[in-house]
Amino acid sequence: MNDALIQAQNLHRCYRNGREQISVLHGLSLELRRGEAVAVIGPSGSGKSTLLNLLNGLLQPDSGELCVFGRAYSELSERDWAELRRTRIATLFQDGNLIPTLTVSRNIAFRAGLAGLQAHDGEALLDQLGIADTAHRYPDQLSGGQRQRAALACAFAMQPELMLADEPTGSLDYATAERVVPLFFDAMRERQLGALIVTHNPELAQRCDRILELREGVLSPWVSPASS
Ligand SMILES: Nc1ncnc2c1ncn2[C@@H]1O[C@H](COP(=O)(O)OP(=O)(O)OP(=O)(O)O)[C@@H](O)[C@H]1O
Repeated sequence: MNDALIQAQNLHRCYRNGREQISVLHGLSLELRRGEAVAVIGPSGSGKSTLLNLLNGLLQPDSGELCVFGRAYSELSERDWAELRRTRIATLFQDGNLIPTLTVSRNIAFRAGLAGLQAHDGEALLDQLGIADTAHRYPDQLSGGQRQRAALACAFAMQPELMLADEPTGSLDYATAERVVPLFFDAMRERQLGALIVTHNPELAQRCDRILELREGVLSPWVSPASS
């Protein structure tokens, strides 16, 4: 069985603003397998969010090869991508992407429902994440860190196969991150999830199977300054 979740070869992507053209990714390659966690680090503006959005179908590559779950980009319609985002790919954006008109527990139930599941363990998830008391609150009644954990609960509730996370601990204090990071990896191992995690958190990056650095439009294995 081919257990590659993502295979990208020579991806290019630029943005055009009027006459200005910003080339962000130029020749990026990546493979991510089931059960594997890969951290992506890189300077601000290097294209990390752009990469995540190419991998969840919200942006299109200009050229290059991209396969997700063994299906080529060119075979996937908008509808296919929407289905993948509902059922197999969870994206954790920095702002939490919760639905503002639903309480936290309803956000979880909604997210699970979109994936055709029932969120039986919604309250347990919130409890594990240390935010059981937020179940009946609306997203704008939460702190940044609580919102981030509620978004993580929503992502877990859909039982994805691929998790794309943009700074999943960015709004958490050290102690809370210490509590949440192991849960993230337990869920990953239990479900054989593949995860691509953009992070500046060294503890989170070090727990991943590989650390890649995005610089000048391509990904390369990160070399610790101490070992170079
Ligand atoms: N919609 C857009 N139109 C034009 N330029 C864009 C657009 N989105 C991003 N960019 C530019 O593309 C480059 C990469 O942006 P991106 O958000 O992917 O970087 P990043 O590595 O995620 O940054 P950060 O770490 O600061 O979040 C930046 O120079 C940014 O200004």
